[in-house]
Amino acid sequence: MNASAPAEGAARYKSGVMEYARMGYWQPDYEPRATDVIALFRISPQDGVDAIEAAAAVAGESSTATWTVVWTDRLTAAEKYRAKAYRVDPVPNAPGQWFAYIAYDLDLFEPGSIANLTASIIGNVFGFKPLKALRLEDMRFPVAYVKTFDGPPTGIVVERERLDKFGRPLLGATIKPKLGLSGRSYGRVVYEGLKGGLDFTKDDENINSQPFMHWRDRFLYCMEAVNKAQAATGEIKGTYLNVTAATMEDMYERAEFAKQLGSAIIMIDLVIGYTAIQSMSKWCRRNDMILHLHRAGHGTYTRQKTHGVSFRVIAKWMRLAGVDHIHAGTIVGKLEGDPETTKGYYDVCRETFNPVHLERGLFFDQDWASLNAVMPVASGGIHAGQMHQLLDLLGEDCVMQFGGGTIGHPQGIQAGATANRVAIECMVQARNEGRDIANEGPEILRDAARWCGPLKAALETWKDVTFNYASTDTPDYAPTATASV
Ligand SMILES: O=C(COP(=O)(O)O)[C@H](O)[C@H](O)COP(=O)(O)O
Ligand SMILES: [Mg+2]
Repeated sequence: MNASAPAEGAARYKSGVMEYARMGYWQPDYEPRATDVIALFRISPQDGVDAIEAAAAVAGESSTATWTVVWTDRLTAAEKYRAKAYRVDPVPNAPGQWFAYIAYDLDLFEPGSIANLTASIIGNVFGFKPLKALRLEDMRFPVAYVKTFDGPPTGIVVERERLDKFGRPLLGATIKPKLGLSGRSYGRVVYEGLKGGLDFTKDDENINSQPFMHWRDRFLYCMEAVNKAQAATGEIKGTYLNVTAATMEDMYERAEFAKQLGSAIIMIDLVIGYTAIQSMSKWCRRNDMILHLHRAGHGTYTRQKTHGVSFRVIAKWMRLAGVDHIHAGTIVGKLEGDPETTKGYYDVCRETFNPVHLERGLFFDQDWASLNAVMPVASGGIHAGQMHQLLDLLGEDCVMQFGGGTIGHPQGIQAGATANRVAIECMVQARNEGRDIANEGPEILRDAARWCGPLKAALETWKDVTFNYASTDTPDYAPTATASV
């Protein structure tokens, strides 16, 4: 690889176009500072474009540069403000692709603003012509930056305390059909699911306030269902009331109404945008409300390996922005999810410190500086027959949501919920007794089904359902690899 050395003195400020590496955006000797933000990009340069020059260009375009030399750089502390590409590695088994490590000075970013961060890191640079494709794979945030965010308003520990539920994953269901039910019918589905044994039900991503069910009707019937299910079971129940709307004013109005009705939790969609998410997070913190985030839309830019943003980066941004729940994949369900890559997302949500773990796509040590943990949500095409795999792969601090896998039960919604509750309880018990649930799971479920008709019917109905398709977003490193920053 041939890269031009940085130009010095007057030569650096000669008018005209100069290679980004010469302008100082490539600094192979640079040691990232503990306070730097670091980004790892997968770059696919156009044919004939040198990888180091491409990395320098990404550093330039995502920080201070434009396409030509500007003398006004000299009015600034340009050396400090320039992002520095400091390392470029070929991607294993992927000719034409490179991992470029870029360090950014902390002062380039407004404290506590994902909007500001993303305007640099995934701003203009993604349309830059010398690159065929660009993907943001991972980021490392210094503690100094993490501390400028409030993080999740509730966190896993306090959520469990408020719900009085410990030692097992929480269970939920997305109400189906997604669209079309009236408020009264919708509330009935919520009641049946909660009464049957679920902890939560949830609005789907696209339920807001449509002609067939206005939001106030939905909130009223859902909270009536929650209250009746709580009275009937003696347990605390919740339903994620989706407050997603066209404006912040509408969202605040809906959130206030949810609070007035006694809801423990509200929901937003990722598509409302980073600023709106941070605003709702602050509202939840002020109002003792759990905040559920549905990630609908992320697949448009997270799924392809060569272009876009990895979901692990979105998960990091959302932990900073401050959500309590985030959909993070199921591995075994209907939607994209390589096992190791998905476990990496769960680590980002739940751990207090993420060490480098290349086979899970974690390229950096990340200290979360005591920010609350985010409860990952496993949802999308899962059913009771997979309970051993879900518990084994995803662990206990998560919500498992069975929409079709509750409401599609042949004996009805309550039976569907009971099947899931019995399946998780028998699996947790088996795990706690030291059994090898990954291998003995089907037998454990079959044994439990002998005295639980709903579980028996669920296992029978969905026994052949699997989604065995190749994942598109897979790890680049085999389990033995190690890395350093
Ligand atoms: O409606 C569902 C699941 O319904 P069902 O349980 O009937 O499949 C959710 O929108 C998906 O879980 C989103 O996917 P992800 O969680 O991956 O973002
Ligand atoms: Mg959905």
